[in-house]
Amino acid sequence: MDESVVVIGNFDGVHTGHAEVLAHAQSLAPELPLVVVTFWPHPMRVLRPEQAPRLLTGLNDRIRLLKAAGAAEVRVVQFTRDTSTWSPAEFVERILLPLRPAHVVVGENFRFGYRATGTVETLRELGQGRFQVEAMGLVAVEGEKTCSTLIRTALDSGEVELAARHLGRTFRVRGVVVVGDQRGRELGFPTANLPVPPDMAVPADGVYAGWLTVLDEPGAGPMPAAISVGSNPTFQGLERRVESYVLDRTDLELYGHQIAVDFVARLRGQITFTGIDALVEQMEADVARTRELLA
Ligand SMILES: Cc1cc2nc3c(=O)[nH]c(=O)nc-3n(C[C@H](O)[C@H](O)[C@H](O)COP(=O)(O)O)c2cc1C
Ligand SMILES: Nc1ncnc2c1ncn2[C@@H]1O[C@H](COP(=O)(O)OP(=O)(O)O)[C@@H](O)[C@H]1O
Repeated sequence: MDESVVVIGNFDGVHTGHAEVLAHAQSLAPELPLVVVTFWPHPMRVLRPEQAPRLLTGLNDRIRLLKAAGAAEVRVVQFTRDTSTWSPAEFVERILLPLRPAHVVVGENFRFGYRATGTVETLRELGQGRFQVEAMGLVAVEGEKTCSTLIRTALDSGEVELAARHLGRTFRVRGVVVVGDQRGRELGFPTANLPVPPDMAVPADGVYAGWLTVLDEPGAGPMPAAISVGSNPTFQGLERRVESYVLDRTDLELYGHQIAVDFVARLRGQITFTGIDALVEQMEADVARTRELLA
C-alpha cells in the first residue's frame, strides 16, 4: 500500500463536523489517498449495550456519506470485546501502520485502545518518526459545537431543523413499508408505514413536513409528504411507526418497497382526538402547512 492520510472515528451521522475533519485531512496532503478508519458496531453497543446511543446512520449510509465527503477508502474495524482489549500501541500496530499513514487526523476528544486509555498525546508518542498527528477542535454551527450527541438530542425533542443544520442535510429514516391497520385510505390519507428500528434514532412523536423517496425504483424523485411519528393515540395504537402520506397521490403501491423519509420541519405534537372528524380536519391543515413549507 502507498502512503495515505488517515482519519479515525465513529462518524455516526457523518455531520458537518465530520465533513470538515475529512476536508482538512485531505488538504494536508492532497496527493495522497484519504483513508477513513471507523468502527462497527458502535463500541458502546458492544461494551455497554444498555447505554448505547441510537444511531443517526446505518453502516451503509455511513460508508456512502464518508465517500461523498472525500474518503477514497473506508476501513471498517469490526469492534468486538477482543478489539476493545487492544492497547493503544497494539491498535497503532495492527490498524494504523498497515495503512502507511503520513498524517493521522482525529478529533481533539479522540480516545482509543483498552479502556480508552489512548489520547491524542499517546497517538503522537506512538507516531514519532512514523506519522504526523493532528487533532481538530469541534466545528460549531450557530455557536453550538456539532457532535452526534447534540443531533440525537435535537431529534429526541423533535427539532429536525436544528438536526439538519448540524448534519448538513435533512435527517433520514429508511426501511421497508409494512402493512398497517388499513385505516389510512378510509380517512382519505393513506400512509406508508415504517416500523421504528430499535437501534436507530427517530424524531420525537409528532407531525412533520418532509419528503418520501422510493429507493428501489431507479430514477424516482422525492415526493412531498406529511409525516406522523407515533403510535396513533386516537386509535389506542401500541406500535410506534413512521407514517408518511404523499400529498395528492392515491395511486401509490408501496408495500414491500424500500423507502427513505426525510424530515424537513416539525408541525406539531401528537394529539389524542375524541372523534375521527377532528383528526381528519387536523390532517387537512397539516397537509396545507406541508404544501406551504415545501414549496
Ligand atoms: C399528517 C398526519 C397527522 C397525523 N396526526 C395524528 C394525530 O394527531 N393523532 C393520531 O392519533 N394520529 C395521527 N395520525 C395517524 C393516523 O391516525 C393514522 O395515519 C391512521 O390511523 C392510519 O393508520 P394506518 O396507516 O395504520 O392505517 C396522523 C397521520 C398523518 C399522516
Ligand atoms: N399518497 C399515498 N401516500 C402513502 N401511501 C400511499 C399513498 N397512496 C397509496 N398508498 C399505498 O397505500 C398504503 C397505505 O394505505 P393505508 O390504508 O394507510 O394502509 P396501512 O394501514 O397498511 O398503511 C401504503 O403503504 C401505500 O402502498
